[in-house]
Amino acid sequence: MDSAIRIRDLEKQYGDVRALKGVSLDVPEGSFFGLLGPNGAGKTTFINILVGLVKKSGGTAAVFGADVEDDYREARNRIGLAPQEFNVDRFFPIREVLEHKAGYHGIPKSEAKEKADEVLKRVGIYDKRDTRFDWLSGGMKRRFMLARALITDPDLLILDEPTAGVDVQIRHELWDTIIELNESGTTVLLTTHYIEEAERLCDEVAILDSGRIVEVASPDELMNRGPDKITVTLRNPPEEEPYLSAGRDKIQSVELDGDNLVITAQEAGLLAPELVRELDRKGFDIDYFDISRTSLEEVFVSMTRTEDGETAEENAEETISAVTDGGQQ
Ligand SMILES: Nc1ncnc2c1ncn2[C@@H]1O[C@H](COP(=O)(O)OP(=O)(O)OP(=O)(O)O)[C@@H](O)[C@H]1O
Repeated sequence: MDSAIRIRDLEKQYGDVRALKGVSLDVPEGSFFGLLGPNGAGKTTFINILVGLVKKSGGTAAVFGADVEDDYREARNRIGLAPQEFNVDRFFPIREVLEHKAGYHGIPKSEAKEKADEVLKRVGIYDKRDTRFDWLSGGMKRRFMLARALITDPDLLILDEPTAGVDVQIRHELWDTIIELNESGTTVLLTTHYIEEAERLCDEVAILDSGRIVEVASPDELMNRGPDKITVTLRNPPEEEPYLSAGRDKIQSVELDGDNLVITAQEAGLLAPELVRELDRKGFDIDYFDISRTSLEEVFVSMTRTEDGETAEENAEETISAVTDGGQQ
């Protein structure tokens, strides 16, 4: 499969801060790809380089084969960006804002009006078309950001925290719209702090930490790496933890907590039948059995926590002695 985004050895230095430290990444065409990382990891820098808002310090970045600097126009025209901050002209009705945006991208006036209506309908705020951005609710503002990103029919949709600050209902509606777009062939690059969002939506995620990619995998693959927890409530609990031979190589710990036997193990689903048989053989009556999988959030936290407990942001302040680009954006 061809790459929608192809990045090699990407570097960005802001003065003394090395925000990206040799990032290489391929985002397959048509995929729903998540870019996750703690505050200060370099996600916004990565996105801003793709859309030409930040100049890279080294390496290469291409969108559908077009270099983001040498073929800027071509690369930029393939991308629809919904940024985190509301950088919207607040004094015009939102339909006009969309028409201006379409005009800027070379869409003829007659077509721009139609296009504006179409995207407003798509995100569900057509009835607010004559309202100024400032007068929209928080959820409507997020929908508008998506509409604006869609005005040019992008092949790559970049969503930077697309559901920040919206309620659950609107988040789900936005998800449905984005899923539909992806299913109709649009590649989506998503950054989010809601790990559940990435878990639900993304085929694959890259974890960025302090300017480096630490992992690229599907949410499922990542969750399989963490241990699961089995809780067995026993009607006749023992005095102390029983020795369990079932799946010995998978079990990390066995603890007794009142009537509950809590077993931490890899691939608990595979271990469960054998475990039930063993407990039964040993004469235990099981009242309740539950398996909880490690969440993507737990895996994410364990992958992005530095050994000395520093946050990524503090870590990114790390200075280097090389000659800097003088703070160029
Ligand atoms: N214009 C700038 N000048 C100097 N340093 C900057 C600039 N923009 C970002 N940085 C630094 O680069 C690092 C990466 O920042 P970036 O905003 O890309 O991270 P992020 O992953 O998007 O964070 P967040 O999740 O908080 O939005 C941080 O240490 C940040 O302070």
